Amino acid sequence: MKSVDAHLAGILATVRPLAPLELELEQTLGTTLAEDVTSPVPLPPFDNSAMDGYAVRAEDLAELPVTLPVIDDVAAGSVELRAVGPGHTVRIMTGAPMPAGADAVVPVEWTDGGTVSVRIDRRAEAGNAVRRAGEDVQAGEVVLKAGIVIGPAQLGIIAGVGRRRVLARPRPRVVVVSTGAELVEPGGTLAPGQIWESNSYTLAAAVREAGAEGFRAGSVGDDPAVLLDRLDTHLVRADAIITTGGVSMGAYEPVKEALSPLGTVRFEKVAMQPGMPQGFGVLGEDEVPIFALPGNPVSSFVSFMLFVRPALDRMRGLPGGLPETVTATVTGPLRSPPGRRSYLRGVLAPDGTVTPVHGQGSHQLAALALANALIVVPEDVTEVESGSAMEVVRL
Ligand SMILES: Nc1nc2c(c(=O)[nH]1)N[C@H]1C(S)=C(S)[C@@H](COP(=O)(O)OP(=O)(O)OC[C@H]3O[C@@H](n4cnc5c(N)ncnc54)[C@H](O)[C@@H]3O)O[C@H]1N2
Ligand code: MOO
Repeated sequence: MKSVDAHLAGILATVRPLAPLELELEQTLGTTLAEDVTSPVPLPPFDNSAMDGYAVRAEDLAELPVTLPVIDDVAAGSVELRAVGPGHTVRIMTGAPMPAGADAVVPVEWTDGGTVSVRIDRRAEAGNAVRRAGEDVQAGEVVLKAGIVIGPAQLGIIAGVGRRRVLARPRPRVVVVSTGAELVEPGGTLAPGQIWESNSYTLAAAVREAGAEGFRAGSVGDDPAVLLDRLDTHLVRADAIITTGGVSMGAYEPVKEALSPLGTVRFEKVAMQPGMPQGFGVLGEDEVPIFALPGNPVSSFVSFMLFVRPALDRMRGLPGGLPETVTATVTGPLRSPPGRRSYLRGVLAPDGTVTPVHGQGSHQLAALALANALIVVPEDVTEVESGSAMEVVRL
């Protein structure tokens, strides 16, 4: 059997980062910046007030209280400013440019709030409540480096330096196809032998959580020709495809039957539990990566975390690898098949313990839904005593 690490290494050697595109600002959330972004101007671009109050010359506040004539009113956005001469003041709002001559702002709370003249009761030192030009960013300074993932704050600073568009690697578009004649869309009625289809929902959601776009392409039955047709339809708009089901040893394995003859997708057993049967390869002229995951709901989800998510990271221009682990103390005994790495479902608590959930079967989706962690049991370990320290993947 192939090891988990070897299978992932093969996948990462095949998938490539997506080409960067000029994206509109609104489309950049979750994309990976592919250029250094600089500011054309200092930020703030001009000295301005940090508070609503009065722009003064600090030296005029030597004796308090003092009453000064208010010679002007400046709001944020004001352009024509009167200079503040000795013994004068200007009413000023937060964000408004500092008038020439003034070197401090007295917050309105320290005054009587007058509009013709104002009585000031408290001293403000030079520089008080003044935001200096360039104190956030210098002109020409790099504000974001290529390679970072754009979140809300990063999107904000791109707008804040005046850019409408930016070069970024887009979120990979991933199409999810389920296979199985027994599958019924949620909301429909079950006939004997049928179950509600859940994998495509789980996986499309996991794709989105991994910073990509997930599209459900519905489920197909057990006919390989129908599956090939469905894949063909979606290939043009997909950066990657995920199928579930139809990869083990049964009499009707549509994914294996449809894709094996192409010669570009390999079906193998990977030394893990759950998720042993795995298919991976490329499809079509554009060599779109395809992940043929096992049908059991827990198996397909664990396979996603170990193989698809790192591949999506790589496509996004990020380093892709096995999920990070933390060490936790297990509160019960564990069993694992020899020679296979198990990913058992558990609840990780703030006190550093992890409790295995009841129901470790690869069909037990409800038990997975109770878990927030996968407990990793190495290949050479078959029994783990309660109280042992184990590596755990947070979900
Ligand atoms: N003789 C053997 N039988 C099996 C082996 C084996 O090595 N030899 N491997 C087992 C393992 S391990 C797994 S995992 C499964 C993988 O099976 P398939 O990938 O072929 O998946 P299916 O047979 O289509 O389905 C398995 C199971 O999952 C349910 N399922 C499938 N798709 C969905 C869906 N979209 N939503 C919800 N549930 C789904 C399906 O009804 C089956 O119960 O094979 C073992 N057998
Ligand atoms: O390895 Mo299968 O994925 O047990 O359920």
